[in-house]
Amino acid sequence: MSEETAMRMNEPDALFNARRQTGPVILDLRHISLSFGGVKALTDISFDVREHEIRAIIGPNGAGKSSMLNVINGVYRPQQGEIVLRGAHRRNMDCHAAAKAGIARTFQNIALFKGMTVLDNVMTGRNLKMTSNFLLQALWWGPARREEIAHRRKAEEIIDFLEICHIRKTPVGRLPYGLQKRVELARALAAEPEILLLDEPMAGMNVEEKQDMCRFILDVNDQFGTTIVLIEHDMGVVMDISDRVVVLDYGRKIGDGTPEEVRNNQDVIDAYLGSEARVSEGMPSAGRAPGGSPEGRHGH
Ligand SMILES: Nc1ncnc2c1ncn2[C@@H]1O[C@H](COP(=O)(O)OP(=O)(O)OP(=O)(O)O)[C@@H](O)[C@H]1O
Repeated sequence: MSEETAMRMNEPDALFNARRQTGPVILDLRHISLSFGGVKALTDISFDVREHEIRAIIGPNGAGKSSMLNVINGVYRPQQGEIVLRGAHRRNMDCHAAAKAGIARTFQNIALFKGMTVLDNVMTGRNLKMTSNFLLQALWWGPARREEIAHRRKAEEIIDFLEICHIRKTPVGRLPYGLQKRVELARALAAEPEILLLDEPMAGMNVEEKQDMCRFILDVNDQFGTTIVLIEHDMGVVMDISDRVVVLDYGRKIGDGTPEEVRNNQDVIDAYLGSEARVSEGMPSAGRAPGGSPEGRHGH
């Protein structure tokens, strides 16, 4: 954990945001609409993501957040719209193309191989980077052997970075939930993504686990320069670590801007709390369920 990140976690928003440097737009979602039969999951959604940014997608349950991530990494194909990734225009993505283009993701429900060790799970994240053919790999011979050693070294580096060395040989199914979420992050990082999509990385975690995950996300962003798009229900976390926030409700975009702008957006306040309530310190506390269990802006 870098000292700088630890310090940032305790800084007031304004100072934190003033020090952030984000680059040009690398991902541009334009007029995305997606339906499942009669269900409109996304309606005419446009927003962009800047290089090195931490971009949050928030909204009440069923707002379309996971669908949006699935459009970005090619699991879902929108009926309308366009995706511009580093200037390349695409009608839609496919999973393989997204992975090749440097997009990795974690899932709302942990998707790891429970019987395999932490190290082996993280190694699966290196698959796309492996170039030697199956026969050489099976014989563990020549270039395949050197390649495997290099991949293993990279996996170990990431394991070290996320401070899970002590469990590297433990089968994932035996680990507590918070650590499994960290292993999932490690596997996504093993692909050395340029853009990392995190679907509720802190769901189901206690305060301490959330604090750890928050710091790891900031460190990944800091030290690897990874652009991060995350869905998160804990508004304290979102308001603290995001550069910009896009807000969805019933598949439509109702807000987009800095945490401060979104916090003061009346449509957002209404969607979370009902028109008479106010957002206090960016924290939803009632209304249509945002999910999660927010516990205060600097409470993670
Ligand atoms: N594969 C699918 N088939 C049919 N309907 C779907 C599918 N995926 C999502 N939907 C519908 O699309 C809408 C948006 O769902 P989505 O999961 O994207 O919302 P969300 O904001 O991620 O919700 P949550 O916070 O509960 O995860 C919902 O009405 C959902 O039922």
